[in-house]
Amino acid sequence: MSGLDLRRAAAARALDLVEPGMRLGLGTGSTAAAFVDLLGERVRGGLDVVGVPTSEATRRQAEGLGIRLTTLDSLPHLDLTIDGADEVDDRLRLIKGGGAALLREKIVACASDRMVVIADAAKRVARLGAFPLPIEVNLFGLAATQIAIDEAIAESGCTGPATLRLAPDGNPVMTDGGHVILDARLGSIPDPERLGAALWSVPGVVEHGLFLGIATAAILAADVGGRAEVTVLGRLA
Ligand SMILES: O=C[C@H](O)[C@H](O)[C@H](O)COP(=O)(O)O
Repeated sequence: MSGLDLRRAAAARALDLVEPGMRLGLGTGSTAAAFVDLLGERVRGGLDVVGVPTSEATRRQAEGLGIRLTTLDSLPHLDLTIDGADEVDDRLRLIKGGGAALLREKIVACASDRMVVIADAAKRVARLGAFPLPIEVNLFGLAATQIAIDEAIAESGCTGPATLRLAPDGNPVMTDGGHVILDARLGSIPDPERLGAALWSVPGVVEHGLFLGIATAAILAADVGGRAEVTVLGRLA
């Protein structure tokens, strides 16, 4: 099966969780996009839901599909957020932000009663860190912030460089919030809670991609003998 087939299988299982009238957080990335596509089909069939997108890309996609959208300012409490992840461990701790959407994703997920991750089962890891940890930072004083981030990484028992994420044109990737991203190539994060707290103590850090104690379940799809086998971590209800 292709990666897209697996992403669609996980997305389809998440769609079973959606009930009429639900207030949904709509995630960002290729797996979340598969969910939004399927949700759009249900909306065209008459399903009444309202969504808060976690990125301008998801907003454009959802608008194009006719999904009714709002904001957290109008609707500060959501029932369910469906979103992807770059890594997920067995305690449902995540690394997110591969697509530079981590700030709005974390805000929306934390405004939701439930956050359900959908992903290819290859995203499941024994320990977080092989995927570079995205850290969203303010451009002002970037060099000083980078030094403080390096110190926070070292104090947290981690090692590895945090490098500015560049777009193909060589310019820094700018997030929807107008910030830049440093990707920390740590390899392994022995104590995610300790690293997360240390990064938050750095003044120029806006947010980081460690989602700790936020996800309530993960729906993971694997290719088993040419068929998609879905595994659920945590509780979907
Ligand atoms: O910033 C992007 C988000 O955190 C995505 O949910 C994450 O990168 C996973 O994306 P994908 O489903 O495309 O692997």
